[in-house]
Amino acid sequence: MSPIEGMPPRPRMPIALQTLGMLTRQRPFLERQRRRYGPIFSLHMAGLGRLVVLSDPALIKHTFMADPKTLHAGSQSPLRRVLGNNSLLGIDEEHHMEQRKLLLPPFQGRRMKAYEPLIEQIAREQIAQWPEGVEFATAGPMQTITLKAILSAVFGASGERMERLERLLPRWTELGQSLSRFPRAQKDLGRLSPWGRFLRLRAEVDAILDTLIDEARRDPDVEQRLDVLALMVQARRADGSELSNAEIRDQLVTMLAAGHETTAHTLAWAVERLRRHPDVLARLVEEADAGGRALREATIREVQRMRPVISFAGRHTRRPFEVGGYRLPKGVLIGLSAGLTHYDPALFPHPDRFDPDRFLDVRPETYSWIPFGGGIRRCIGATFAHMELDVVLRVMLREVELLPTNAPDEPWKFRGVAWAPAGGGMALIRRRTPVAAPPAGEPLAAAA
Ligand code: HEM
Repeated sequence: MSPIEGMPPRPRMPIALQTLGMLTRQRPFLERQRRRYGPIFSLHMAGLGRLVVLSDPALIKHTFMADPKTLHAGSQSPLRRVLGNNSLLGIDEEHHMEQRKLLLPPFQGRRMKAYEPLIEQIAREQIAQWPEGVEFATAGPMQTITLKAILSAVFGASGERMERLERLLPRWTELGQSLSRFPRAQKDLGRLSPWGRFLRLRAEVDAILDTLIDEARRDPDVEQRLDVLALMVQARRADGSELSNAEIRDQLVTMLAAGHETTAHTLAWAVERLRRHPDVLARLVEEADAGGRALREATIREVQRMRPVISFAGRHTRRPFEVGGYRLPKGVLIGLSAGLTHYDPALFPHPDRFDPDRFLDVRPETYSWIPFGGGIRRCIGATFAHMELDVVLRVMLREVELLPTNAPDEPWKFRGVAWAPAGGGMALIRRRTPVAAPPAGEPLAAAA
């Protein structure tokens, strides 16, 4: 059967209402459309234009595997100007493949073990400062952990430079997130204008990064170093040339922007879920004390299934693209919806039930479980993020008792890039009496 030319069906309601539905009650809104129209439908959103939503593993696979000349992910990204011309998130086709190939080696599974002690130390120091006996939002403290983790493991920063980057980068990413939504505000009208402030912050960050990069280039022992920056300095293109400082800087800030809030909000969701499921929590504590990790890994996957912080992976049609019986025109945004797919009862029975056992010793299906997107754009930091989630949760379970709650589930709230728990993942803790060090842990799964 030849495909239908044009867009899949869409709800007959004003654009403003569709936009509001997506921003305020995204999952129930999308569920309604799926019940009505099936696994492929369109929406029209203010600021984004026409959006085709997909939620079927076969359609998702077909789209993730499509020719990168037909579907772009970077060139239309609102983050492109904010993160820099070389940012992996803002480029496509050959340029993207070349940079991605150079950046992949540091993120391979076998390297992750080496980062664990660093992350564990950061988590210990930060969790030791959490207040006891009063409820507090974990999103902020988790962001402190994930920021420090990226600055040390990825940027190779320490001491005074680490402190300066810790001060500058959160301000820069926050401003960048808001400005990415308002292209007209991206004009330098002096240091008091938002874009002017943003550019000056970036210049300060760049100066510190240049120092770190130049030092790594001169370091005779650079081969022994573990941080991603040191590996980027040693990376060579097919013609033998090295990455420029500008390329390395853009990729470093991209990893920070893509990696620290996403991981922190996932941890905040883990706290939110576990306080409402004391049975799972008790089993996790027992497992952590005994040095195990299988249930913790399954729990991480279940948290990411139920609460994917990035609800869509996006692709833009650069030329007509056939999917699900339609031939979509050029210039359409396709949203591969983790939010909808993860709640499909045919893929995940009783999807509203928090049930880590569904992933116990079972690897998630590549095109049904998509919190990290997929294909040649799949999150480059997925294994790093999984390791970090695992280590931070392990330290938390061993150091503090997380007290259960009867409070209703925290609703979802959109925080610029990620969907976070509206209350910030409220925790109430008691310090535990130290338990004996567990036996050497099981090896970490190769990839999330
Ligand atoms: C729980 C944490 C994280 C989540 C949920 C997440 C999710 C995602 C998603 C959905 C994408 C888009 C994939 C696609 O379009 O198919 C992505 C891309 C990306 N992520 Fe992550 N991410 C996380 C952590 C990280 C970390 C820790 C880093 C780096 C240290 C990172 C770096 C990147 C980069 C560079 C890309 C662009 C890849 C490309 O376009 O080739 N992310 N991430």
